[in-house]
Amino acid sequence: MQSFDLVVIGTGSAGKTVAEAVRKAGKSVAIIDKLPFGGTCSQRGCDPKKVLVGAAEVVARSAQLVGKGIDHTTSIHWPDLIQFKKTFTDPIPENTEEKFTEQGIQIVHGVATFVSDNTIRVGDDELVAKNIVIATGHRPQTLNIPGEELLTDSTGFMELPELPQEIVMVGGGYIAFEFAHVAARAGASVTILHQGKRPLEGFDADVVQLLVEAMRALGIFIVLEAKVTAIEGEPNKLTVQYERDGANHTASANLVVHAAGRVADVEELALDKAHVEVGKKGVLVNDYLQSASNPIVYACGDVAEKGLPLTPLASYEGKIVAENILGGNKKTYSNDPVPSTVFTVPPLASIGLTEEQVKKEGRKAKILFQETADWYSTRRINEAVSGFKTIVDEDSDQILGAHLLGSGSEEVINLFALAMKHKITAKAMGEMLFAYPTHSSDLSSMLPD
Ligand SMILES: Cc1cc2nc3c(=O)[nH]c(=O)nc-3n(C[C@H](O)[C@H](O)[C@H](O)COP(=O)(O)OP(=O)(O)OC[C@H]3O[C@@H](n4cnc5c(N)ncnc54)[C@H](O)[C@@H]3O)c2cc1C
Ligand SMILES: NC(=O)c1ccc[n+]([C@@H]2O[C@H](COP(=O)([O-])OP(=O)(O)OC[C@H]3O[C@@H](n4cnc5c(N)ncnc54)[C@H](O)[C@@H]3O)[C@@H](O)[C@H]2O)c1
Repeated sequence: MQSFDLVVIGTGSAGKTVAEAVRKAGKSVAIIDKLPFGGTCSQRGCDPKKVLVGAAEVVARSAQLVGKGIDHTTSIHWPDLIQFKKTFTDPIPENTEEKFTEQGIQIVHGVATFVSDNTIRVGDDELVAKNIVIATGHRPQTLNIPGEELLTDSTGFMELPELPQEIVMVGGGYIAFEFAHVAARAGASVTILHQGKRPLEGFDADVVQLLVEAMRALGIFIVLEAKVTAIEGEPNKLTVQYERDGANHTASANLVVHAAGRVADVEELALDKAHVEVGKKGVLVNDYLQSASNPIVYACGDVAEKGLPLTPLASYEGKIVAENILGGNKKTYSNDPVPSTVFTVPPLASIGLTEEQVKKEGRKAKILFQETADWYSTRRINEAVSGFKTIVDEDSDQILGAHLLGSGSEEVINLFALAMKHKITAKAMGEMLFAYPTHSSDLSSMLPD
């Protein structure tokens, strides 16, 4: 049995952040992962996804400008794109391990399982620690439908050697929308089957509707209130069964992608052995991100019940946990608004409250919703759609929410985040001088009077 000040389970953005900070303070640290080191974002999530989206953007941009100075739509060569993606992802495990070793963090490969409040087993080894951090992330949720094993998850999608012709996405959230754009721009026929009344439920309904209309015009089928109930057939020749309007329907596909939500990856941890409680959204923690039922244990990143499952939050939560382990519980989790982007083409970016939430809270707010396809920034690239909704508090002039669709939104949303965090009023934002012509220079026209 080996003893450490800290054992971290998970080498993603959350686990890495805690391990490195605690080791820097001179403590003994071990870090465990069951998969190649480096976590989801860099190997199976954000980063490889955006490499694929980059290619989709080039196709979209060329298609938009055909007859306007560009003579043909360019195309994606899928195997080359996946090879290019691999130049980012392949080096991650070795680089991550090297960095840990240089810092004196002990590396452990395998599935971690609790055997008691302060002891973890990995294979035949036991590790005992003063503190244990659970940073095990999310996994695709089990749908409990016949033929579930025929689904390809997001990791599998980004490893496909060839892109099949007919693709069905099960679910209508981030993954379905992002992958639908990549696949459609790579020449596939794509159908999104979503069980809810509207897709991208956390985002502003009006702005999402603009995106949905543009996607339908592009030839992506979006079927709402369609609950997938079974998948049949064999790989490459699949039939998806779904219920809609009380009737059974089918869709044929060469590939069916799991885009139906992700849940805390805790099953293998045997949390009951450590008296760590877990709820629907993940490991239950207090404001210090410490397990409410076992004070030795902290949890951060996707697996913790607090916040949204996004990379910036995983690192932020990792920092909080490190500070609290090193200096005693002082640092609490802040619910500041976090910007988030769905990397469709064009992207949809959002921060803060939606109109629905503002109305529900009964706040007095000025709301401006506008389609902006005729604005210079959109016309210059002949993009089919763009628009925004901004929400400003009537009394304080603080920005409460911003919901942007269009090229550049993924960057402009960060200006809104800055304004909201530092309480810069809408008037002051409107007076800022930004370089012109840029997407940011549109910002002054995006705020209600
Ligand atoms: C396809 C996709 C695209 C995404 N795109 C974006 C994006 O554009 N922007 C964004 O902000 N977020 C994005 N996300 C979300 C983002 O990837 C996550 O929020 C982030 O990676 C979470 O980091 P984490 O450290 O909490 O967990 P992870 O990075 O998932 O790390 C958890 C690690 O724990 C390991 N583990 C689990 N159980 C055990 C065990 N019992 N024993 C040992 N090891 C274990 C896992 O193998 C894994 O390596 C995306 C996610 C996906 C799936
Ligand atoms: N750009 C980003 O930041 C980004 C990108 C990808 C993923 N992520 C993270 O990963 C998480 C998971 O992404 P996701 O897209 O899988 O989940 P999601 O929660 O965004 O969307 C899944 C949707 O699938 C629907 N669904 C569930 N079961 C279904 C069924 N049987 N039939 C039809 N529809 C069904 C659900 O109603 C839900 O709305 C996200 O919540 C996000 O935090 C972030």
